[in-house]
Amino acid sequence: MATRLRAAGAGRSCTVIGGSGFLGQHMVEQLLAKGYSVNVFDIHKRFESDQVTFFLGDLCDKEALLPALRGVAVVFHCASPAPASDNRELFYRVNFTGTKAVIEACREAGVQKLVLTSSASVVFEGTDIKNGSEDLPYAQKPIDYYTETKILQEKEVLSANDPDNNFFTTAIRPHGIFGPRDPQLVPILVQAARSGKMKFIIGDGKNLVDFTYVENVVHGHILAAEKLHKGSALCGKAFHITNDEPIPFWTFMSRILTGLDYDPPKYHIPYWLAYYLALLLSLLLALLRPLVTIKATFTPMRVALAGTFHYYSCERAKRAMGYSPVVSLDEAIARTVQSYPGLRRARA
Ligand SMILES: NC(=O)C1=CN([C@@H]2O[C@H](COP(=O)(O)OP(=O)(O)OC[C@H]3O[C@@H](n4cnc5c(N)ncnc54)[C@H](OP(=O)(O)O)[C@@H]3O)[C@@H](O)[C@H]2O)C=CC1
Ligand SMILES: CC(C)=CCC[C@@H](C)[C@H]1CC[C@H]2C3=C(CC[C@]12C)[C@@]1(C)CCC(=O)C[C@@H]1CC3
Repeated sequence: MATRLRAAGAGRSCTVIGGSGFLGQHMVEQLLAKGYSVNVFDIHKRFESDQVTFFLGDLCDKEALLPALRGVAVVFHCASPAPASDNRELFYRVNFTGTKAVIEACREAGVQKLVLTSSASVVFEGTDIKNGSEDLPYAQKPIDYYTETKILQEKEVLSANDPDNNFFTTAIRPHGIFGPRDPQLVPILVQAARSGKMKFIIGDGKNLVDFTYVENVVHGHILAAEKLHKGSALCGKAFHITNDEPIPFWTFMSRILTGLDYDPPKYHIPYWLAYYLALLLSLLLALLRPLVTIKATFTPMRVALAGTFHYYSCERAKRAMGYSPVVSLDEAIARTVQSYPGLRRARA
């Protein structure tokens, strides 16, 4: 590994924590394409590559992290339990306690830059956000444990910024990441369509939201790593990274569905009715959990995301790191639909 690090140049050596995941794999691919030497640290190894050094382990274990961080200049931390897991203990352990272990390991290993994948949802409380800036306060009442722990995670990383000791941190807040190999947007949408749950538009269908193509998210992370240094505007700050093309939520869903030959939703259900039905269902499933575990398609968080405005300004990223999306929304939707032949509706 030391040879590879030297070959890439010390400044272009990195470790992607969560590199086996959806965003992580795209991150690894683009970093390699840019000539970075890349380590992956993940609890699972989900792909083979002779260009990558894999370190398998739990990011909550600092001793397991250290070998993967020694000699690298940049750490991208994009690991998290899946939002749908809804497991409070797991979220706290990985996103809060685990992130503190990542910070300690970075400091001990002499890593200079830590780029966290946070989430624009850290300011979302289920009510409209229109062109929200990074100055919005953290959600006082996060809708779910995932969001609650992403807030704690971001606070830990940004407060760890320590320029006097050559340790620089920043957080990237994507929103609604989609693209090839996404495990939690298109597959869940198609599953809902296949089970006949995609007949209703929640609300009036005019709520604009941000969906961000995965390659744009990666581009934002790499730009951040390259612009993060002593005295830069990135130190200890968070940045929205979106496609900068807010789109009605149900227009986006319909374009993915029709692109895969499914019928788009056409009836309307009032937002308040959908939200309270989802809340009632979530309470019922919580009561039944000791007996049976049932995953709801329409959780309160998903209904809130489906029925409210939530799009964000990425002006701060444009100014501080020269960010602009590299793939347009139209092109991104086309590529995404094309990448899921197995999810296309089978014609009789
Ligand atoms: N998807 C989206 O729309 C958005 C995602 N984000 C953030 O982007 C990041 C990446 O998300 P995404 O790629 O979708 O998620 P994935 O679940 O696809 O990838 C996360 C990776 O981290 C791994 N991981 C989980 N826990 C641990 C652990 N304790 N130790 C080591 N590795 C672990 C996962 O393994 P395993 O699969 O076994 O759990 C997985 O390989 C996350 O931080 C998420 O919060 C932010 C905004 C939007
Ligand atoms: C209403 C419904 C069942 C829509 C199907 C698609 C949803 C599964 C996605 C639509 C918006 C997505 C989203 C996320 C997960 C998947 C959706 C709810 C996140 C919660 C993933 C993690 C984040 O950090 C924020 C994302 C917001 C958008």
